Amino acid sequence: MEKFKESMYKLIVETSTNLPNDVRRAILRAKQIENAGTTAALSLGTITKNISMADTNVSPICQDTGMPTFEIKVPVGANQIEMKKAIKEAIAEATKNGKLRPNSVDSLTGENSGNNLGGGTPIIHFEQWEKDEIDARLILKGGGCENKNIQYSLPAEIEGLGRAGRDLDGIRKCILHSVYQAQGQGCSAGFIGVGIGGDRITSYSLAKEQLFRSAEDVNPNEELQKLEDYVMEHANNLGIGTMGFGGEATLLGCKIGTLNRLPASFFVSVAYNCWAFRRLGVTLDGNTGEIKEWLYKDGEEIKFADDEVAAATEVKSTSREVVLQAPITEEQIRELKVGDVVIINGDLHTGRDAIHHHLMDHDAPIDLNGQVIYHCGPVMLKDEAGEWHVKAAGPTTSIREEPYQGDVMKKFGIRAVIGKGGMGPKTLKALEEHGGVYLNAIGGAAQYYADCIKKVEGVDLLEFGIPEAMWHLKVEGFAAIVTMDSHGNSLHADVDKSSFEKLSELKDKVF
Ligand SMILES: O=C(O)C[C@H](O)C(=O)O
Ligand code: SF4
Repeated sequence: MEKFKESMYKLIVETSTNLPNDVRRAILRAKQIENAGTTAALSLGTITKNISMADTNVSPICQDTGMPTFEIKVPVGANQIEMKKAIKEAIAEATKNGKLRPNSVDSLTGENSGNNLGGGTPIIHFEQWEKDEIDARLILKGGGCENKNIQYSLPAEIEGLGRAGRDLDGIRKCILHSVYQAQGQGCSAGFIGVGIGGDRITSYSLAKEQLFRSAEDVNPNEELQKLEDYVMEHANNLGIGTMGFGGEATLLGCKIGTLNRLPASFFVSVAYNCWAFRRLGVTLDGNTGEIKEWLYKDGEEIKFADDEVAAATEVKSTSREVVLQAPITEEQIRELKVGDVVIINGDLHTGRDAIHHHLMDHDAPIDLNGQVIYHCGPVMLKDEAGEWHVKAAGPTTSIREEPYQGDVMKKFGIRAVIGKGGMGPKTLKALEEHGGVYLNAIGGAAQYYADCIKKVEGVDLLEFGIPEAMWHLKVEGFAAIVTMDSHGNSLHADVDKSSFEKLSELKDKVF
């Protein structure tokens, strides 16, 4: 088994940087149905450009490299203790080399372990089988889409859809609602795995296991296959679209499985995965641990390399483009309207969960008057000379900052925040009162945005860990879309309302 660790390292790097073929084909289909010239089409152009950049740079597709979860089938007698050790070493090495972001945080102290090892990280499941080879599969599922997982306990009253009973039609309602409630916050268009039955824990595990099925397989259970087809058709009519901007492509895959349940329980659990659906697998020689075959790499591989030019022209043809450089004035902000594309040059400062919490009752480490805050936890590497380099830097889900954002903007005179998934009524009101704007960047496009960062000027509060620190960045041509302006308009509120209306039309019994 001398090659096992090396094979696990290759599996980790490939999973983080190279999307599987079934996922690429699903994204291509989304591009084909999206209406040219819309914000959704522009976002898909950025997404496919990002996929191609991650291929070329062998760098993380998204900065959130997620919770590494291994599902491993081993021959009887394989030494699982040694294998676990080798996997942990491979994880630490991939983190050191900037292929994974340090993502394991002590839940009480907030301390980041720095190497992706710690209580419960990584997740490794072993199962024995009677074959001689090893089957090792890995999913890197990010925190933003994990937060959009949802579990229903039937019977239930589902908003917009009414009573959901303990039958196929009740399950249908839960699944449709799960897509609606995710909106764009889990970086739609997404994939869902659904677990029916079990107990609360195994129901969720089953949902996640479904994500290991090929996006293109056919469910052997005819009833479930019909339900999967129904969900694919109708969830895509909700009009949530890429990043929740509205559009034709909302769901890229739906896989459903069942377990037996207790008479008293009936759980329906949904695991939501973003478009950056990073899961791969390998079969290994059971004696040497050497890779024999890659899984999920069959069929046509779409490179998306030609999409770059198309993406750039789409921005120009459809939207008003405004260039901003900090410090930004209130007048400049009040001119912006939902739908405008803003190009930022100059200074950008990252700030996410820990920073917003900190700023409520501390001074800022720098003068933030007129500045732009980027909700982002980047992947950073320090070179031998002590210089920091950005390896991946897409936006994080902004709604987590809803309790703080308005107050923090007013307190420090911040004029713009960039993130993804939108924010709520409290922030919208503050944008109106203070003269601020919310800019939506394309979630998961971590290579695309890293390329816009020309220099790391410095860092503060690094004690919060790399993702949570405040990084001071110089950017050029950083593009994002105004989705909440200072006139009380929110694209997110509009899309939520219209998709809820469409959801409500699906109330009547189908199965
Ligand atoms: O932690 C992150 O960088 C992003 C997260 O996956 C999110 O979607 O909010
Ligand atoms: S930022 Fe978006 S693409 Fe990245 S892990 Fe989070 S949900 Fe997925």
